[in-house]
Amino acid sequence: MRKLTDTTLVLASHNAGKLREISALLEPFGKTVKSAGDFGLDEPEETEDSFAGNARIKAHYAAKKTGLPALSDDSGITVDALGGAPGVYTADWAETGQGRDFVMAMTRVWNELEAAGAPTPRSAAFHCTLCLAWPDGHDELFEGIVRGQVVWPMRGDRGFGFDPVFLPDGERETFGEMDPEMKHRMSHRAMAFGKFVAGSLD
Ligand SMILES: O=P(O)(O)OP(=O)(O)OP(=O)(O)OC[C@H]1O[C@@H](n2cnc3c(O)ncnc32)[C@H](O)[C@@H]1O
Ligand SMILES: [Mg+2]
Repeated sequence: MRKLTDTTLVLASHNAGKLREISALLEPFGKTVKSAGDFGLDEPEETEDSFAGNARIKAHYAAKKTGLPALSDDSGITVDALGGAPGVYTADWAETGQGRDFVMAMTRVWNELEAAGAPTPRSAAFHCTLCLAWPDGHDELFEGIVRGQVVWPMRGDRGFGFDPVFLPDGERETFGEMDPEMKHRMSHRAMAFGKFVAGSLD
């Protein structure tokens, strides 16, 4: 596995919640972190039907444009009783045409579970694939999954996206209620990040 020797790394994401979390996770490693926004990069179309495929699109796009190694994150929530939806389409379910509305997207998930008469607990998982890509076209992938259930009503305003309706297995607080430090110890993103550290930084 190729190591990340450069001191500057581009975070190839436009999501403020992800940027906050990944920057916090990267803090101890002494890298200079820039974001796609710092370079005025636009968002490439996420045309693949897998987390890995879309993570690769985003990381390679940013690496080519900036000439620096780039780390992307493709993630989403899969709900078992909905056949794994919204999955790679999690952000699309929030799209209104004028930005994103996650209350709408979470309500849709809950309504579909109710309509399906899904038994409780309504098991689900958050997935995260990180892709580290270099300007020469090389890349490495790191995956993390956390299992839990979809709960209703929404609880907490500390996270982003689907956090208020996701209760991780064995916990009493949703990702929306949880201290961010705690989320960093168990989240799909933290799991994938741990593999990135072990493979590329250590
Ligand atoms: O593609 P980038 O620019 O990174 O940002 P995005 O928001 O479009 O990200 P994705 O394409 O990966 O879509 C995944 C969606 O899944 C949701 N999601 C991912 N991780 C999450 C987390 O830790 N907590 C809550 N929601 C999360 C979040 O709302 C994202 O918008
Ligand atoms: Mg996206």
